[in-house]
Amino acid sequence: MSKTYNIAAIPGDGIGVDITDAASEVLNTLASSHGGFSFKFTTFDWSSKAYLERGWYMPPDWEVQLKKHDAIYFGAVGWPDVPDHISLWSMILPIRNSMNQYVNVRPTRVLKGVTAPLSQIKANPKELDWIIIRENSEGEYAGQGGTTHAHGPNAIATEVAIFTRVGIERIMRFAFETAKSRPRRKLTMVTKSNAQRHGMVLWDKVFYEVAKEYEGVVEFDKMLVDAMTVRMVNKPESMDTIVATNLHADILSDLAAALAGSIGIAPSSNLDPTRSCPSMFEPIHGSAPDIAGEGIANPIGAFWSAAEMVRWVGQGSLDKTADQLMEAIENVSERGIRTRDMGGQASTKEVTDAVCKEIEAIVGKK
Ligand SMILES: NC(=O)c1ccc[n+]([C@@H]2O[C@H](COP(=O)([O-])OP(=O)(O)OC[C@H]3O[C@@H](n4cnc5c(N)ncnc54)[C@H](O)[C@@H]3O)[C@@H](O)[C@H]2O)c1
Ligand SMILES: O=C(O)[C@H](O)[C@@H](O)C(=O)O
Ligand SMILES: [K+]
Ligand SMILES: [Mn+2]
Repeated sequence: MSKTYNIAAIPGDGIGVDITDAASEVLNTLASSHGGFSFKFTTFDWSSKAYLERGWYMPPDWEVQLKKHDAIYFGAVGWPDVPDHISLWSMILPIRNSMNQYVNVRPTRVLKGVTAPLSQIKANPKELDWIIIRENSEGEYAGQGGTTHAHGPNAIATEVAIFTRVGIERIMRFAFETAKSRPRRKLTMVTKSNAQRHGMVLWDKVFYEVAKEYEGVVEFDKMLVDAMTVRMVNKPESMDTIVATNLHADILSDLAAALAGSIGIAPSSNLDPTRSCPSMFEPIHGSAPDIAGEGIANPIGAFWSAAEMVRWVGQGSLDKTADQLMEAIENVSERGIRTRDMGGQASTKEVTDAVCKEIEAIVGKK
């Protein structure tokens, strides 16, 4: 019996559209080469362009519509004609919040054939192999705050970071479990509890409480976020799994991707570990208005996100299939078929076609 996975596709804005098209092509190739399972994509035209035309991003019943699916595939949201806080808070953030996606997993490593920008990573690409666990539901993204006297010289605005014991404990547990599942069994916790003396102090406290359960199983340490950026550059090999707040991990994951070669390669999984709502998969990058419409966006982060989606919906039954997709991506990268951001000349379509061909070859062989 063939299994169909229902995917809600939200391409959004700019290169989000190109890379979502590319990812669905690769996923369909993966499914048809294998047989036994398929993807049914329902595409939602929720975007900044649509908002400018009709005044809304998502319809009132968006939650009901999304919940009908096994997973959500997301491109990117944001366009210069709409203030970024409107676009972010009209789509990606409400989805993460409402679908209980309290974990955001962001792995980065140097893919085969890629020349990373730092000399020590160039010499040994294995030095950079990280997985960043981003708290995805609260912290600096809680949305609490307000503005008073908005238009005068006395304008006041607050942005309150919220940290709850429940929110911290569940992300720390997820991070320790992730670290435990990887060969190095090593977790680095990122904080700013020197300056931020309430929320971040609770963050640290709960980390050490959970850490007690992993004593002798997972090695762990703590880094202040500013020093963390230095360690990522100078001692990449000293880290494996990293846990950080919503904002810190947002920033550190862009740095991680750049150190590995390009922001265009890195994936992101917005997970509801309880599986009561669909999880959402997207590359970490945005809509890249500066290169939108040129057909040159790097689709690798989108493919890697697709591989993580396959792993997630398969619940163990498609792990080998996801590995094959990753193998296809790496083989194409190793052969030098790369977009401009990684020093190549290939278009999005050329990389996509090459990955599809490679999938057919890999699956055909096995
Ligand atoms: N989750 C999301 O949907 C998400 C994520 C980040 C930014 N955004 C939004 O996207 C818009 C643009 O933001 P930004 O410019 O700060 O970040 P961005 O990630 O869109 O782009 C940053 C730089 O990286 C390049 N880049 C990004 N992805 C690439 C790819 N796949 N291939 C090649 N080059 C790539 C861009 O050309 C640009 O020079 C804003 O509206 C922002 O709010 C949305
Ligand atoms: O979460 C955010 O800040 C944005 O959507 C984007 O920068 C991301 O990393 O997902
Ligand atoms: K994105
Ligand atoms: Mn980001």
